[in-house]
Amino acid sequence: MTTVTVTGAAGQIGYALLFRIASGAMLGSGTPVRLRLLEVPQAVAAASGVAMELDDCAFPLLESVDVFDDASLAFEGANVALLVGSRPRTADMARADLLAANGAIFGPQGRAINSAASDDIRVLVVGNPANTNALIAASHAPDVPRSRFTAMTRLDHNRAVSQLSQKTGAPVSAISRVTIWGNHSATQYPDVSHALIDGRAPKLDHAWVENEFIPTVARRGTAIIEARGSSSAASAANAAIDHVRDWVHGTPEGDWTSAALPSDSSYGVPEGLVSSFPVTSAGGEWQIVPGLEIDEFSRERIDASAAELADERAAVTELGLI
Ligand SMILES: NC(=O)c1ccc[n+]([C@@H]2O[C@H](COP(=O)([O-])OP(=O)(O)OC[C@H]3O[C@@H](n4cnc5c(N)ncnc54)[C@H](O)[C@@H]3O)[C@@H](O)[C@H]2O)c1
Ligand SMILES: O=C(O)C[C@H](O)C(=O)O
Repeated sequence: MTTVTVTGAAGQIGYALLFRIASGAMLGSGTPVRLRLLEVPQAVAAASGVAMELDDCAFPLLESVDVFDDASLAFEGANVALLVGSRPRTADMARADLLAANGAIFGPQGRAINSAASDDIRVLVVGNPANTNALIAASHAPDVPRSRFTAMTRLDHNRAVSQLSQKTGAPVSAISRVTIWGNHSATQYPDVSHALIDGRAPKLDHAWVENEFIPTVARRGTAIIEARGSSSAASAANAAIDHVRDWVHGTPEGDWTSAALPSDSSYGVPEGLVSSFPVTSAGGEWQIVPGLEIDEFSRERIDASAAELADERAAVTELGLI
């Protein structure tokens, strides 16, 4: 039995996520699930409607669904927490206001995880700015190992694999060793310098990588918002499922994926920043892939995204949020 807490449960991503968790897509067909949904008071009725629909699916693996507007109840006994609800940026909002508004959400949720969740809690932050929200939550949960707080760059990773597949004509299943470095923002660095297609390094046109591939992946979230009128939901939910499934069940032999984890100073990313790396998972633990050669082109981009994360950390430190 696994207890999964999902925040922002009445939102768009929540609606695309919860039914797949309940069907077994995230934890496997042998793992019964208890869902605990957290929403703000004004969205509890909507979340209860989603809970009614979950009941109506009669999922064999779904043991229970409960809805809360109190974080310390919602995280009680949680083994997995998906922090989706956040305060999105509006046009008139300064960055400090955005960080402060999210500090008011992720600080208390970190404290609730610290006091109420199970000892094996694994946290994935989806709500933006995801990396720094994860840093805030982790800093309010001193009894939980830092490595259990992660932020989602799997959607960027999947976007990168898809773009490479479309460019080369190779199926997605033939592509391995793609990496997203840094922040889930426009400064992220989608890196194909170690990518393999059918186990061999493809010959990619550097101009395409620099001028088309990288900007397309890094700005895909904005392109989706422009096209759909709201941010990616089903693909974000799918990426969250992929992230937790790989964390719990492991990554395939010979490949890696991307996830944002507290840095251990690997690849020159300052310690403690929640930054995306190439990662493998085994035994329920992420490991940063060691020893990759980093050329000058990659170095500049990894450093630029790490610098943005360091700025965000300085801003939340200044605001007293961590
Ligand atoms: N990391 C990624 O790759 C990625 C991708 C897509 C979207 N996102 C982000 O995910 C977040 C959610 O997106 P969405 O489309 O579902 O948004 P949405 O507005 O449809 O839903 C968000 C939900 O969160 C709830 N919420 C707000 N504050 C809360 C709190 N303190 N506790 C519990 N619930 C709370 C809201 O009531 C709302 O129902 C946004 O921040 C979005 O930018 C991240
Ligand atoms: O919500 C956003 O700003 C975009 C989202 O993070 C995405 O990458 O699709």
